[in-house]
Amino acid sequence: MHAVQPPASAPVPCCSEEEVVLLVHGFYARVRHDPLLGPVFDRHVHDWDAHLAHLVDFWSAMLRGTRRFSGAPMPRHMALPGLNPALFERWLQLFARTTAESGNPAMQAEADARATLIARRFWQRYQVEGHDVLAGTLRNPGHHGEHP
Ligand code: HEM
Repeated sequence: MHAVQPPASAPVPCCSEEEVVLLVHGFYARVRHDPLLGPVFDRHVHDWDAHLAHLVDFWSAMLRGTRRFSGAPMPRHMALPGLNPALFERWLQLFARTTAESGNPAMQAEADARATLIARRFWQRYQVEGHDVLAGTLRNPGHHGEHP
């Protein structure tokens, strides 16, 4: 008997599931200790084990094409108060630092590209219908400096 082989056309994922787990856990360990991002997550994430498992599913879908993730990232982020360009920049910086340490250049490139694209979409939409717009408290929309 031969083991069942995936179809020849199946794309080869850039990374293993173990690498996704390491990426997600490493990244959120940084996030939790970060003076800018840490407090935001402290306020909104109450079950870190569940959050990490959820985000492993998300990145596994992004990078490996798995189908376990079910969630609503856009509305979740639109509902967060106080998002601004500095937070997104820091998020991307810590993410890039973590992917750079993965030792897997293909995963690094794919993950960084996805993250940058998604962050841009989140911020663009946030300026139109994010929590702070609806609350009338968004300051300096579109500003990309240190003090949004
Ligand atoms: C300023 C930058 C960001 C901050 C402060 C932030 C913060 C958060 C917080 C607090 C949650 C939990 C929300 C909740 O459970 O109600 C969350 C969930 C999540 N975040 Fe972010 N995030 C940021 C950027 C990003 C980016 C760039 C991505 C993807 C590339 C991302 C992916 C996700 C996903 C997939 C979830 C789970 C959504 C769901 O439950 O469906 N986040 N984020």
